[in-house]
Amino acid sequence: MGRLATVYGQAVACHRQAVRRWEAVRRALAAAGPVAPGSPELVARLARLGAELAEPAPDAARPATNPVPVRLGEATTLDGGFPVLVPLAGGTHLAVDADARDPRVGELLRAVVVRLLAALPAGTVRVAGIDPAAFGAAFLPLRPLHDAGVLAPAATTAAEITALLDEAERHARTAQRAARDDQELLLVVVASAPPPRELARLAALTHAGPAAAVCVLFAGYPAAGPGDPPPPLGATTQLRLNDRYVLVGDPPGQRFSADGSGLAAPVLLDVDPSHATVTGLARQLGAATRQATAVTFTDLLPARRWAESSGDGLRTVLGRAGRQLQLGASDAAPRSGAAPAAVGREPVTVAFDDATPHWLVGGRTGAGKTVFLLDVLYGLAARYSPAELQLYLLDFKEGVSFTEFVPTERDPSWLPHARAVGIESDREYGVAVLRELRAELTRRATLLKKHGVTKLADLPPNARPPRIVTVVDEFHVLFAGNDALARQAVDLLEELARKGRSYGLHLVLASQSTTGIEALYGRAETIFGQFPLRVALPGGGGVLDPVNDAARALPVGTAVVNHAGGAAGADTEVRFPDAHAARAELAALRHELFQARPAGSPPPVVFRGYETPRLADDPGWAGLGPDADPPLALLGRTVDVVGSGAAVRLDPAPGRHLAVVGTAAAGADVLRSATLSLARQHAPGTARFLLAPLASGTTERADDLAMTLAAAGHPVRRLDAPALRAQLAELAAGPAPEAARTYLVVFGMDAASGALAAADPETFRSGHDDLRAVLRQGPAHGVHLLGWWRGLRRLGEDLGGTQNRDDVACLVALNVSGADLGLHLGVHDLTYTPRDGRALLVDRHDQRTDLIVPFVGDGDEW
Ligand SMILES: Nc1ncnc2c1ncn2[C@@H]1O[C@H](COP(=O)(O)OP(=O)(O)OP(=O)(O)O)[C@@H](O)[C@H]1O
Repeated sequence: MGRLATVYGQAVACHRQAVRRWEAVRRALAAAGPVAPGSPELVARLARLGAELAEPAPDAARPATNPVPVRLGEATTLDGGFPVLVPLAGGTHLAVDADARDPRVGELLRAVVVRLLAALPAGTVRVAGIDPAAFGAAFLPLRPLHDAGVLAPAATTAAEITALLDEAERHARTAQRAARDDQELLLVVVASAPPPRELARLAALTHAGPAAAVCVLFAGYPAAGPGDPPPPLGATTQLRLNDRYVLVGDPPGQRFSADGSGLAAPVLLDVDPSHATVTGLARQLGAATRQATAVTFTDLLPARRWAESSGDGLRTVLGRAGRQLQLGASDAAPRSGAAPAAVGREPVTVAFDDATPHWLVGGRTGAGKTVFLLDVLYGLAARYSPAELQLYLLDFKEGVSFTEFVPTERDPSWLPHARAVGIESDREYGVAVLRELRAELTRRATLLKKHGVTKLADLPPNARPPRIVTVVDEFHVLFAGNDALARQAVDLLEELARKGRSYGLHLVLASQSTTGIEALYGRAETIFGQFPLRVALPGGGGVLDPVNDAARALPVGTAVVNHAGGAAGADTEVRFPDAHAARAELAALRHELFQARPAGSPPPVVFRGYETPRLADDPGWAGLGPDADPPLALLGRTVDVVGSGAAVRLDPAPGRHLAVVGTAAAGADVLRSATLSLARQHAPGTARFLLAPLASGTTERADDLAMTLAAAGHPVRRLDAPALRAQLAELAAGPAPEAARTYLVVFGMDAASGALAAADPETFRSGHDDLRAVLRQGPAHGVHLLGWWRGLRRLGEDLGGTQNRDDVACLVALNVSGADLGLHLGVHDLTYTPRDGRALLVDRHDQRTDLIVPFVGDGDEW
């Protein structure tokens, strides 16, 4: 009795704290009274209790390496009972000779798991179960812990047990190497013994010592008998079950007995923890773990801004490894054969360097592609100064992906790294950007040659240009159509992908789908072969190898990052923060970087596909002044990287006239912009404007234009069809003596065909003869025609056949088909798809064909 009393005293003194904390849980739950599990009141009480439990206890500072006292049951003596506690974790383990098919053992395992989890700080323990004998039945009552992400689904098959042991051994090795204070404890709960090989691996884990941060609860550990003895266990308290009681062996380091016989009193094991206990604990742990492992935007940012060099590549943190916890979410379960789902905290870093020069990103719409790209772009922009990194950002969809990087009325700041930003871009704009990048490639090749090196990384730092990252969102649009433009895009992309690595030009291609890109047929492998880094967002498994299903059932906010071109087995699951939810932080960072921009750095050139430019806002308009030689007719903005003005010069060469073609009402706007810009380049009285509104609905426009011109001091005359006919005859006869310049502006030239067709009874000349004479000789005398034809056929007829097509050298095509236009111009590979707000500007003398966004006029110009 005396010896028992001593043991009891020691045990109580040693384990008082654990009891106190466990009792706190019990009291709180008892106090909950009839409150239903899961009710808000119970949750609130448990939250308070959680806060209490979360305070680090002195003996639990390093739960992985310090043993924790855990109660098993009650020892019975003639005088009554006392609690029996044994050390667990900190390199100590527990073994029972019966497995969990004996209900008492199952209850014991569950009680010990719950107590260990309750006694240690939330988020420091992960539990993995093994149960080949009963398909994991022993763990079913602990299901809430599984939903909380603390307990992995039990390994029951040989493959799952092997995978779990691989993971446990990896965990042990990593923990031993890292020796971190906040090392997570892996609690391996064996409900029934696995086959001998796996048994030996489990036994080895019990010898790994405290630094391995593994604790094994081993039920069904075979008793020594005839034949091969079971592998010996290290630092393990062994329990032996008899009919009613359990006999507790000496715990490691705290012997109950001098002779190794263990506790001298039989013990009645504790029963199952109640469902309310398990649920309450799971809620606490789930919330705490989610909070501890949540990825925030701040996690992506470096300690110091612009402190990194891009010499050998660009790197940024994308998020943290592992999958975010989802309470009750079935997709938190690991795929078969995979290691237990882990909610990691390790930051995941990605790079643009020799190994992963380009990235391919896939994800269905709404999968978080924009958020992912924003995370990457802000992460890079915070690490590298604009002298180290430049960005070209191209978005082909209707959306707002990159709008926050460009100045707006509400926020005039911009991201100083951004050089060109395309929002709702046209394919032509995309090709223009790729062309600009290819030109940069050539410039860099020359630079490298000059320094006698072959890679950007080998240039001396003071001669090294910034790395350029080009992001193309919804890039498949670029290749839609299988036309000449798509072929150009493929050629450019292939060259950039192949050579970009050495020259510091990096591509990120993001898309909902990489299949069905016709223009890539046959070249997809060569091109995408240059994209070793694959990022699969939910629904984006297409960027991985067809047999790699790592991206199956990914939740939003997670991605699979694969460094091996999508090959199975090279996947890291990563959680990235929701940039949309961190608007204020993003804006603060952008403003900080904007303030730090180098003096004189220009804003990015922005192409907004949806925007209609106004003549009055155009820098070219503001720069116009009288006596320009030759005068320019401003028409709109070219769809190119720098957003240059689209204009034609009206010099004295034959054919310097403008034909606007198509039925779209925008034709009148184009004539108006051209006329007003020309008028601005003449002092009052030095040019006259002859306006002929022949097409229906144009009279008002012409009147309005006439008033504006007259107000600016220019002589203006209105012409109807017969007057036009007469005027052409006059102009064809020779230059007008009273005006240096004559601009004949005809709204609906085709409407004059009847009047022009008739021949003069005296001279036998038709109006068409006069028109053709004016087209050829007019410019030399300062006479230029600005005409709007509503069809190509009429234009051809008025010119007298395609052989005379050079008589009008400048053409703005609106809604005319690309094929008809090609025929009219005699150009066989012309690519033009008519659409609202776009036109094709052709200048035959300059051999220029540009997609333009024509100006719209709103009367505000003067
Ligand atoms: N890491 C994340 N965590 C939580 N929610 C996220 C995360 N990333 C994205 N989301 C949410 O998913 C939704 C879609 O995100 P996002 O706009 O980036 O998708 P997308 O793939 O660009 O869609 P679309 O192609 O249709 O524009 C948003 O409501 C966003 O808040």
